[in-house]
Amino acid sequence: MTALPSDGLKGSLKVPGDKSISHRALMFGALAVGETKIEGLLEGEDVLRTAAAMRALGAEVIHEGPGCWRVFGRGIGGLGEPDDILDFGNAGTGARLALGLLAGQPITAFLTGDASLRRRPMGRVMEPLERMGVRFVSREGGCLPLAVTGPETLLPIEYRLPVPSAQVKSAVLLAGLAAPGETVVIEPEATRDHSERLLQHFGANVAVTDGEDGRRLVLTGQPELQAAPVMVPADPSSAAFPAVAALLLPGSDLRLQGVCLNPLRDGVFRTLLEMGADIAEENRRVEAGEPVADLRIKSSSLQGIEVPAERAPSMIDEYPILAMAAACAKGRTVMRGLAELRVKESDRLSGVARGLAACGVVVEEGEDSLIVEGCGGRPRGGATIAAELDHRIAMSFLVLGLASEQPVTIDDAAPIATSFPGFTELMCGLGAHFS
Ligand SMILES: O=C(O)C1=C[C@@H](OP(=O)(O)O)[C@@H](O)[C@H](O)C1
Ligand SMILES: C=C(OP(=O)(O)O)C(=O)O
Repeated sequence: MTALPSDGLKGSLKVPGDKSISHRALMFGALAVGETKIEGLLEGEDVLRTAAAMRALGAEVIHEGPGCWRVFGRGIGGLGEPDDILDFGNAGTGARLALGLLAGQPITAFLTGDASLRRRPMGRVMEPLERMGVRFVSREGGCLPLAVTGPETLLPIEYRLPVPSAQVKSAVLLAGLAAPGETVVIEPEATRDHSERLLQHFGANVAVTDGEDGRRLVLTGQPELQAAPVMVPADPSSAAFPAVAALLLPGSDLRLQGVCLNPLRDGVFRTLLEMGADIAEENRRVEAGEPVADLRIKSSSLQGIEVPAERAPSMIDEYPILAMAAACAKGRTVMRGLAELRVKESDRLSGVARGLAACGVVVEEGEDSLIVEGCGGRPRGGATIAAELDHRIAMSFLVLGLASEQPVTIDDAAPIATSFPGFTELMCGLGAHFS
């Protein structure tokens, strides 16, 4: 797919539901007693894999209409042994959270994923779960495919996250649901808190305190999760793509409706504002326990800045698209604290650096940093980029192509459907050109 230099984006749009909340709504629904009605569920491939896995484990999962789903759960510890391998496709969140959920079931399950997911580290989740009594058989280095067997009785643990990962935190919390007593997770750097919020919404007791050593979560084990309706807000990580495109293309005036602005997810918007973006928040409200607002975005001349490294967890998936904004901004943008980008769907640090260089942008890749010299206008473009099974790389370089002098091609647009089905159609409806 090729993105052609385009004029401003105009119109109003609601991007699909949040991917993180969608995975969790299905999983907590499967562990709850009763009927969980979900509205606005992301029907991207990653989340559909989680829906299929919950079905394979014995939960009733019904697709009623666009974004509208019903889950009839089996209760904590009540899921059954799946007949076949659970295939999580491209989804790190699906696979890692499922390992936590499976830890609490005295059954054996086999998990796999696509070529990208089979390269990603699972050891970070296996290590705390093994301490809780779970057994794994995996390939060398703790990669999928692997087998997981939950014990009859799980041990509650106190676990300090060695990496800032909401997936590891959530896996330990999901396992902790089945353990007696208190499971404690300490996160030195706060990561997205959708699991905590949803667990409370489903009636579990999760106490959260901020201490000297970071955020401390104490989950009381073996609650009865009560089914509760979930309204999934629009995904800020998806919203970032049309938002950046609108900022870069002259003459844009775009409204993005109902974007989730959870303070642990909104780092990219805070950063763009610091770069001089014209983004106005309208109608801030709370929907299903998450802060949301409409964003009105107009074309802006951006300035390069130094992005605080401690902001990384709140915008970890947005660095690829931020780097595209940085390439068009005036001056240098410095991004640090990016080690985690190397273990996403692809090595996003090197993928972004290589792709930008191919488009004529001066860029410096460090071990965990990226420095982009912005040209203060349209970069040259005119390259073909390998998407490497990575939806965010694919969408980022398509946005760059809209804002470059020459078209930018990605070799494979299929991965986009993992998180943002309908991306190209929606963007075309706003005035973007693809061929
Ligand atoms: O918990 C989640 O829903 C997610 C956590 C992040 O991953 P890590 O936990 O690996 O940082 C993020 O990159 C991913 O897209 C979704
Ligand atoms: C890293 C991502 O997702 P996951 O880890 O679920 O594959 C992402 O969506 O950018």
